[in-house]
Amino acid sequence: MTAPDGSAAPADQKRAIERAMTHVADLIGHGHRVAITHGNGPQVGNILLKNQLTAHVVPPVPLDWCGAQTQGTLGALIMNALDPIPAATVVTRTLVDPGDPAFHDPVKPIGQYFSVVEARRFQALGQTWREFERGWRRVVASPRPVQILDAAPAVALMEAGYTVVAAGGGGVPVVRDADGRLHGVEAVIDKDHAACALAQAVGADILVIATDVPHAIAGYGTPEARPIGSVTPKEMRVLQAEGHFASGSMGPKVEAALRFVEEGGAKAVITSLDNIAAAISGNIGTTVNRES
Ligand SMILES: NC(=O)OP(=O)(O)O
Repeated sequence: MTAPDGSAAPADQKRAIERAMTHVADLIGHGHRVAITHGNGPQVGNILLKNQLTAHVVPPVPLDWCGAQTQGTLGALIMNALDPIPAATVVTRTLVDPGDPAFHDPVKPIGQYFSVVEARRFQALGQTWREFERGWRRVVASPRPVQILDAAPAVALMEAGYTVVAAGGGGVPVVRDADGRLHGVEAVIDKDHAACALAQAVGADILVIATDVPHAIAGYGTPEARPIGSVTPKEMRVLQAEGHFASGSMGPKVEAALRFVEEGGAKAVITSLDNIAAAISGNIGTTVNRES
């Protein structure tokens, strides 16, 4: 069921998480140690809308607070869905560089579509809004993750036998001041780039990016469209350079998979949720394999 703001109702979100976690439980049942991360776009959109509707009554919360809140909510739902498998959620901060060029060119759309009148009102408050096909939407910086700051507790929990939920929504974006103090920033870190950074930080052998489709597609939307199976990083870089992967969808997944393998990971898989257990043992989905 869809609410009037276009988002899924809590019961439907819970059901989707339960469905996803049956596949993760399958992996754990086969003896794999798992760190889970997730997006949070719809949930942050929900908080932003409440911010806007209630700003005259309660102070709106900043974007890094929205990220932290959604990590808690989604982490709790994931842990319930995995029960009785021992699981723990780490509220995770991701360090970003205040000099990242993304802060000068905000491109990540967040929240709902609004009319130009409302967009102008928020622009006057200092926010960046852009016009899309369906209306006006706020855009924020999407800087690259520099470091998953809370990787150490995630690793300790994994070593103690917990399945860990971490870096949800790309992690709570923080920068370090000149005086060494950390503070949150108005940004959204791409979840796929953060997944790569988390996988590296916990020493994962395999990065699995679960999505709606079983494969990345070369020539998407053309008569030559073909699913991409097992590839080397070099072959995938060629396809990437030919422009096969859209920036807002498959692009970051492909880049995250490539970086993971190029920087020492054994393999990275992009596939649909129901394939993830099979993807670990075989070459199912789009698999970037380290060259031997
Ligand atoms: N952080 C992030 O990329 O999440 P969504 O894809 O859910 O917006």
